Parts: sequence; C-alpha cells; structure tokens
Amino acid sequence: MSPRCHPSSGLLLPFLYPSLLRHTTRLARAGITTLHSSSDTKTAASIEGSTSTETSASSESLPHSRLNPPPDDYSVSTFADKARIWAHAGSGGAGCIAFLREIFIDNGPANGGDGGHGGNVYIQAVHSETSLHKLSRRRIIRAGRGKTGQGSSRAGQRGDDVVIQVPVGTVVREIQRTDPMAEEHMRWKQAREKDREFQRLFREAELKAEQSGEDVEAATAGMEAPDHPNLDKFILYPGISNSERRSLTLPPLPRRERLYHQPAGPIHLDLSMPTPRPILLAAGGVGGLGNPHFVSKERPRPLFATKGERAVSMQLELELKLLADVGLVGLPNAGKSTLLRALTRSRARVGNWAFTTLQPNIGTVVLDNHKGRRLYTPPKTARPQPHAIINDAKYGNVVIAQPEQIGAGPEPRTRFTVADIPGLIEGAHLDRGLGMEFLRHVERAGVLAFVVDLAKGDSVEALKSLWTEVGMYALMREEENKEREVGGRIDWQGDGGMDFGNAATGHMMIAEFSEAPDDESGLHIAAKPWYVVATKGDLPDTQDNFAKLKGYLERVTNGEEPHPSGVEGAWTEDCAAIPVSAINGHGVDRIVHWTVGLLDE
Ligand SMILES: Nc1nc2c(ncn2[C@@H]2O[C@H](COP(=O)(O)OP(=O)(O)OP(=O)(O)O)[C@@H](O)[C@H]2O)c(=O)[nH]1
Ligand SMILES: [Mg+2]
Repeated sequence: MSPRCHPSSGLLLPFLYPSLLRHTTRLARAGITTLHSSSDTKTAASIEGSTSTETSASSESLPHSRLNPPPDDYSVSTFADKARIWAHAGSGGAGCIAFLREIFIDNGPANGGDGGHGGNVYIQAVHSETSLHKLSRRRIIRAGRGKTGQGSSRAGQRGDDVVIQVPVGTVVREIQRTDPMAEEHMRWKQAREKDREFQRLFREAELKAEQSGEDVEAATAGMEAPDHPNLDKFILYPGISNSERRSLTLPPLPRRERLYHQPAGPIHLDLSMPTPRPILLAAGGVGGLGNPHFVSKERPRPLFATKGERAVSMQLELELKLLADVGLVGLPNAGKSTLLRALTRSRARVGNWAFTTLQPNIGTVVLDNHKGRRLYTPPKTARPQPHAIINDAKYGNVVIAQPEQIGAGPEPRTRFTVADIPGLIEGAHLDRGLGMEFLRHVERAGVLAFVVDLAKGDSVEALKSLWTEVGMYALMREEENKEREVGGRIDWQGDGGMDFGNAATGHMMIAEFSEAPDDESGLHIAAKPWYVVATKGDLPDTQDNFAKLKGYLERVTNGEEPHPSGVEGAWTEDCAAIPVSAINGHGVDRIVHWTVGLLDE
C-alpha cells in the first residue's frame, strides 16, 4: 500500500485539543480545503483561536444549526431496502371462431384470428433508481393480457411487457411460483389416462358382445365417455348443439413455437451491475389459435379454437444491498448521523437518544464542483492519480488535467457515497436491537468507518465490540451462503450484455451456483479497509481516550495486537483513528481525504 499521511500521526487535531499542538497542523500541511463553504470560516476560526471552553459544549448547549438540528428537523426518508412483490406475466388471448360472411356468401370459410401473446415481466438494474420503496408499496406487478382474436382473421393485440426497474445492488430471489400451465398439464395427463381406460373398457365390452352374439350398441349404451382430455384447452362455438358437441372429435394440439421460454426456477439474481438489457423473469402465455388452424378435409368448418395459455406468476423478494462506498458502523448515539450531515447534504435525523436512526441514510460526498474542478487537493503521498494535477494559470488553482494531456486513463473520482445505518448493540448479529436487518449493509461497503464516541466509555472496548458483532455476522452470512441450495449470478461477459430470454435461444442465462466459501473465515468483511472516526472530540476529558485508541490502532497496524475482530488475515495495513467533532464540522475533511485514499487504492 502506498504511504499516506496518517490522520492521527499529528496526535490530535489542534482545534480539538489545542494545548497539544500549537504550531503546525497536519491539516494545513496536507492543504485540505473543506467541502462545505459555509463551514470554511468557522473551521478556520476554530483552528486559529478555539479554546477548550468554546469546544467543550455539549450538543444541548450549542445553538441549533445544520449539524446540531432540533429533533424535528430532518427529512423523512422514503428509502426501502426490501420489497416483496408478485409478478404476473400476461395470459395469452383466446383464438377466435369465426366464418366469413358476406353478401351472397352465407357459410364462408373459417376466418377467426389468433389470440395475442401475453406480456412478459422483466427486471432491470439501473443507476437512476435508489430505493425499493415504490415497489414495496406497489406489491403486485402485472404484464398485459393478450387480446382475443377477432373475425376477419384479425389477430389479437400482444399484451404489454412490464420492466421492473430496481437499483443496482438488488438481489432478487424467487420465493414461490404458480405455473398454471404445469398444473394444466397434470390435469391433462390424468384426463388422458381416464380416456385410455375408458377406450380399453369400451373395446372389451364390444368384443364380449360380439363373441356372445349380443347387440353391441345395447351392451355399450350405458358407458359414458369422459370428456376429451384436450377439451380444457379448447373453446367451443357458443351456438354448438348438444349432438354436435357429442360428435366432436378434437384434434391434438399443434406444437407451438415459443418466442420466450420461461426461465427455470427458483430464480436468484444478484444485480450488482446495471443491466443494459432487461432480464426476463416471467414469460407471457402464448395466444390461442383461431379456428382456421383446424380446417381439414374431414372438418371444413371447425367449431372450436384454442384458449390462450395462462401465464406464470411468481413471488419475488427484492433486497437492496447498499453499494455505498463507506459504511458508518457505530453504537447507538455515537454520532453517525451527525457525521453524515457534516460530510454530505444529508438531512438524517439526529437526536440525543439511542436508535434515532431506524432506516439507513445514504449521503453523497461530492469531490468536485460538478464541472471537474476538485474541491479538495488529493494527498501528495497518496498513490499517483490516473489524472495528473496541473496548475491552472487562469484561476491560479489546481485542476485536473484533461486525459489527452496526460494520456488516457480512468475518470478521477468525483464522489463517493456514505451509508449511515442504525446503531449496533451487543448481540446485533443475533438480531438484537435492529441487528441483522442492517448489518447486511456493511457487507457491500468498500470501506468501513467505525464511529466511536470518545466521551462514552473506553473507545477501544467500543471498537472491539463493534468488530465482534460485524465478525460474527460475517461468519453467519458465510454459513448461510454455503447452505443456500441455489445461488447464482448473471454471467457478465463480453460487452456486459447477457444472453437472456431472447428469441433465438429462449434461455435466460443464470450463471453457475455462486461459490460458497470452503470454510467460514469472516474474511469477506474483515478484509475490507477500515478506519475509526473518534467523534465528539470537542467534549471535555476525551484526550486520554483518544490517545489510548490511537496507541491500540498503531499496535494493530504493527501486528503487535490482533485485529479487533480476531479474524486471521484481516486488513490491518494502516488502521487509523481520525478525531473529529462532527457537530462543529471539524475534522471531517480528513475523513474525506482518508477515504478517497483508501477507495482509490
Ligand atoms: N458534543 C458533540 N455532540 C455530538 C457530536 N456528534 C453528535 N453529537 C450528538 O450526539 C447525539 C447523537 O447523535 P446522532 O448523530 O443522532 O447519533 P447516531 O449515532 O446517529 O445515533 P443512532 O441513530 O441512535 O444510532 C446528538 O445529540 C448529537 O447532537 C459531536 O461531535 N460533538
Ligand atoms: Mg443516527
């Protein structure tokens, strides 16, 4: 890993602990400019002249501000990370029984149109969606039914397709499926068996009557034939007489070419990338055939057409695994939401009680002014950026050189996202507190930021207990993954496209079962880079706690202490403690800085 300016190497920030560091500030040396212009002057003023009395105010005694809002100043999040929906593909429209009737042609040929095919249900992961709340409210998604065929050989209209758009990072699991065609097929098989049995008995009765010289018709008169096994699949002409109905011999159903094949279940999709083309979930029913399909020499005027196929319905569980770059993990009331407010424009609820946050909040830290001009200077010691920083003579500022000036490279990072989740308590992995529900958000964050309250108990112990919960959860998840019978991922190949329910192959490609780890190690979370945000540094008597935490993290980095989760081989490359006072917006720049360094690694 590239060497970085260690956030805590200057021991403590001057605005937090002025007595400890009067001369130089690492913040100034690193050339960090704050992201929030409104707090610029405040930050600078605090750096220059803050005194311990000014900075030790508790949140109650501080005037209300954006970072210390009254409890009722928050925006209600419409965020939902779980939804259960029923997706109904459209059934096919029935074929039509019609005959040409024109002047001078009373009994023209059959000309009933075919029924339209039912609409399909697709799913697509897109960046423009950020929450599942719309789906969780809607619950039922229906594709359009195929319209019935009409006379004069007019085919019924195809049912409308529905595309369910979900945020990138959604996992889709099929819970149950009703397949009326499969049920119908079972019924048809039973009816066919019954019919065969009847035919056998009938022949036996005929033979017996013939041998004994009895009247065959009288001998078989009492035997009632069961309905034709295919009767269920046909619609008969409404004006059909009883005698016509009895003498009706239904033909075998013609084989139909399917445009879309129903993907085999249970479906399990991990949509961790945007899907340029929607993925087929439930294929619509095939439309019925009009009566012209059944015209033959023996049957010039068929009085039947076929019904449209009924379509699959499935219940799906959608789970959005947040793909935030940074996950804030902390005990209740540690100051996570205040930190999110300080870092971003979030209006997460803040309150001086546990479990203020009941739903995850996501904020975006914008690193440029939306026009490519960075609002912060990347650390000089950080790994070289793909885009060189050059001096802009016009503005006297640093700007990012255009790719052609330095040779093409990936775009520089312009933003990162932060997830603030409800506080974890001991036993969270056993679903205590709001436990399991939210621990899973930690799983996908690129970097974990452990938020500890310097004013509340031993920070090292707090950090250890947080890591214990996260580590236990990681083990449980690995076990769960191993046990999961069917897993799968879309096979992302080539241009990022997929081979899915297309007309040519009719297959939705779901990759092989996802590899379950051989043994549970907890490493899928413990291997992530992490750091500690030591917050509420403005409160009195927090220095010793911070010094202890810093010492502990140095020992972990040097390998003198095990990783706080106890997991072997966990990430311990550069465990930093960043002291902040989120309520004053102090020190948050260092978090931005440090995070970008870790994310760009
Ligand atoms: N003095 C001081 N108080 C702070 C600081 N950060 C947060 N607080 C206060 O700590 C209390 C809890 O803050 P929150 O941001 O709601 O904490 P949280 O971790 O999100 O809490 P939960 O959502 O309940 O888990 C509030 O009264 C904040 O004003 C800080 O840096 N200094
Ligand atoms: Mg909160």
